[in-house]
Amino acid sequence: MSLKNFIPEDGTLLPLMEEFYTIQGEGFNTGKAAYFIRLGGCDVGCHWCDVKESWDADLHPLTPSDDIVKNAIQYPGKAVVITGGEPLLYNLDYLTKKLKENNILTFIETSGAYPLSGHWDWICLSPKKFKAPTPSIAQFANELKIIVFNKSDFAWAEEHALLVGQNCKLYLQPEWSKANEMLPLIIDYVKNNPKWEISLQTHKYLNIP
Ligand SMILES: C[S@@+](CC[C@H](N)C(=O)[O-])C[C@H]1O[C@@H](n2cnc3c(N)ncnc32)[C@H](O)[C@@H]1O
Ligand SMILES: Nc1nc2[nH]cc(C(=O)O)c2c(=O)[nH]1
Ligand code: SF4
Ligand SMILES: [Mg+2]
Repeated sequence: MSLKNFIPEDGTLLPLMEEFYTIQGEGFNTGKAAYFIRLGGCDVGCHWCDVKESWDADLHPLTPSDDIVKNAIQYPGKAVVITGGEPLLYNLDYLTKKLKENNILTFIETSGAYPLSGHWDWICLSPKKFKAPTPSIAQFANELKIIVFNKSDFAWAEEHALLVGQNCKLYLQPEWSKANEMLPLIIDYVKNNPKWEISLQTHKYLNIP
């Protein structure tokens, strides 16, 4: 039996890979200071994933959510990005409730492959072909961020744009290793389909975490 089976379902302990204070690099909140909480564990299997070290939850220490909150509230930026790995593998109700009690804005980065839990100020849904999102999550997305690895991802993007709410922001973000090749296509696509906007991984250009 893997350690993962001992993670309590009440969300009071979570497998924490890393936490760091930086600038949100991607999507709608780009440029804002935020404390990142990266939870271990993901079985979606994106072959181009830029944080494969996160996949095995057993490698990341089970950490009290109360300790994570104590760390997060030390910083002047009052927003937290919960990411992973796939953070919705876990019940995030407790962690986000405690963050909000401390007047911290709660943002999530998720593939949507697991049901939504938690109390959120901003939900970034980044659906993956390798394990499609649970249908119920799209309506709650504030931002749909499609990673463009090849041409077929434009059709995948449009498929998901039909599922999100009217006010959901729509982003096309180049897969990092294919950015030079795909950016000209993304630029053309956005010029012809201006409901979409470009999102870049600006932290990678800035050389910050
Ligand atoms: C590492 S994932 C963790 C959160 C969640 N598992 C997800 O995929 O949304 C954080 C964000 O990085 C994006 N991402 C991961 N690898 C990428 C890559 N090689 N190029 C561009 N974006 C990438 C994901 O699509 C997601 O929006
Ligand atoms: N600066 C910065 N912004 C980010 N936005 C989403 C990230 C993620 O890995 O979820 C990320 C990240 O790893 N670093
Ligand atoms: S869902 Fe997110 S963490 Fe999981 S493999 Fe894909 S990009 Fe990586
Ligand atoms: Mg990242």
